[in-house]
Formats: sequence, C-alpha cells, structure tokens
Amino acid sequence: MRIGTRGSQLALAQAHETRSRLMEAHGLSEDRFEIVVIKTSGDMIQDRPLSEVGGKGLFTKEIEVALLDGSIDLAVHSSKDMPTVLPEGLEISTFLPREDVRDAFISPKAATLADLPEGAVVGSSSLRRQAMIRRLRPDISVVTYRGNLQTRLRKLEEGQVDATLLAAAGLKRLGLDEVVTSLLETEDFLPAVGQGAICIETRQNDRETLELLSAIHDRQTEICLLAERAFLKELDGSCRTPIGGLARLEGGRISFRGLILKPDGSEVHETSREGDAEDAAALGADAGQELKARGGPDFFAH
Ligand SMILES: NCc1[nH]cc(CCC(=O)O)c1CC(=O)O
Repeated sequence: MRIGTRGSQLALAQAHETRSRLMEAHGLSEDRFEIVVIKTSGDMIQDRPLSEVGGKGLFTKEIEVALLDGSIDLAVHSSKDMPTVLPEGLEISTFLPREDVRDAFISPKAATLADLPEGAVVGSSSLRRQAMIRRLRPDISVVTYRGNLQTRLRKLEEGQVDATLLAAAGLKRLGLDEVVTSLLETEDFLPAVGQGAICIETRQNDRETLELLSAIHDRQTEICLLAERAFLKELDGSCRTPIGGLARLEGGRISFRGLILKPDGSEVHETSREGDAEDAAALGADAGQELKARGGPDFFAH
C-alpha cells in the first residue's frame, strides 16, 4: 500500500502516524507500506504569502494527480489545507481522531497575546490569525511570515519578531510542544476549519483501501468536519477572506461557531448553531449562508 504525502516534517509525521495506526489496527508490518513523498506547488513557492498565489489546492494538486493515476493508494493531509471541492473520482474517506484544535502563542517576550507590549511585532502567514490579532490588539504590527515550523521558530529566537502563532496540533506532532508559551482559547480565538484533524483522501470505490482505512476512522471527527467544511464551502469565494469555524460534538449534539473578518480586523460577523449530529452538514451550510449575507458582496471582494 502506497501512502502519498508532502515532504515537510509535519506532513511526514502525519503520514507516519497514519501508517502506525494502520499497522496496529491490522497487525501488519511496516514493509507492507511505502511512504511516497510528493513535491507540491505550495512547497516550491516560498517567497510569497500563499493567499497571493492562489491559496488552497496548492498543497494537494500534485498528490491528487498521483492518486488518480494509481501511483499512490491514499494521501494523508491536514484537513485545514484541503479545498472544499475535490477532483472527480476522489473523496476524503477517513479522519483520524482530532488533536488539540487551538492556536498556540509562542513568545520569549510575553505570556499571552494580551500581555505583549504595545507596538510589538507578531509574525504570521495566516490571514485568519493576522485579522484576529488586529482585532484583539490593534496596536500590534503583524508581519507576514512563511517557511516551515523550524524556520519560523528560528526567526523568533533571532528576534526578527516578538511572537508568533502556530497550530498546537502541528507542534505536538513534531514533538515541539515545549516551545508553546500559552494556548489561545477557542472562545477568544476561533481556529481554522479543520485545524488539528488529519484526513485521508482516496479514490472513490477503491474497496480494498477503504476497508483497510475504516478501522482507523474517527466518526466524531468526521461529523464535526462535515459541519465545518459545509460552512467553509458557502464562503469559499475568496481565499483572501479570513474565516474561522469550529464544531464540537457532545452526546449526539453538535454545536458550531463560525466567523468572518475583514483582513484589518475592523469588522467581524459571528454566528453559532446547535443541532443534531445528523444535520451537521446542513447546519454548517446554514451558518455559512448567514455570514455570507451579513458580510455582503464587498466583504469578499479584493
Ligand atoms: N497551513 C499549514 C498547516 N496546516 C496544518 C497545520 C497544523 C496541523 C493541523 O492543523 O492539523 C499547519 C501549520 C500551522 O497552522 O501552524
């Protein structure tokens, strides 16, 4: 079985986690799996914010080509990086149990975002994080900041910025939890849709692979992601719109919160829904439609 992945350290950690879970679930040895590293356009472009190049899909296209032509059998992704519309013939069939969904605050200068001194510089490449920071701390200057996790942490150490925000889940998977200064609670700082959830993309009707994967699938995560991705799909018009969304499942009930922001943080529209787990997708879509209407056309125009 061939497992396709990007070559970043985070992507490799996620591919290894998937392989370990498959080995354990089925009592298979490591040599039954080959990890195939695929370079994507997103990996090759390092000098510009991805939102300027075309955003989502940049980390998946080449991998999806490999899935479709049969050179890999499954592809491991961060749900957060997945477009809401997939190529014909492919599907997200599997979600692993979700990691911590929160954003982590990392700084040698302050314990929390609120404690940063006036005029501090925060590095982030995420439009959502940039807009949320500007909304909470209009005095802070936000600079665009790309590169892999290790590069970003080094820039922080070198003092090029005073703080940065990264997904707690990615840091955990890399064994870098100890760099986290504090965690941003989701009440104040809503994560990206899909944050913390590894998903697996497969060919539709590839029975053998789907059967193998069903043993490691997490239904709870799938339900939450159904709501979040349906929400995102309604708003997807522009990848330059900062969007946050999070669903939680408890006792068969789903609760969802979503928001859209202006990039400068000057305007925000937030909504929430509660309902039956069975209605996850409809509930997310409904929340997305509400925010789309409230934001109006100019909210999404750039
Ligand atoms: N866009 C990059 C990306 N895609 C997924 C993660 C973290 C892992 C996850 O959310 O599952 C990250 C890095 C980050 O946002 O800090």
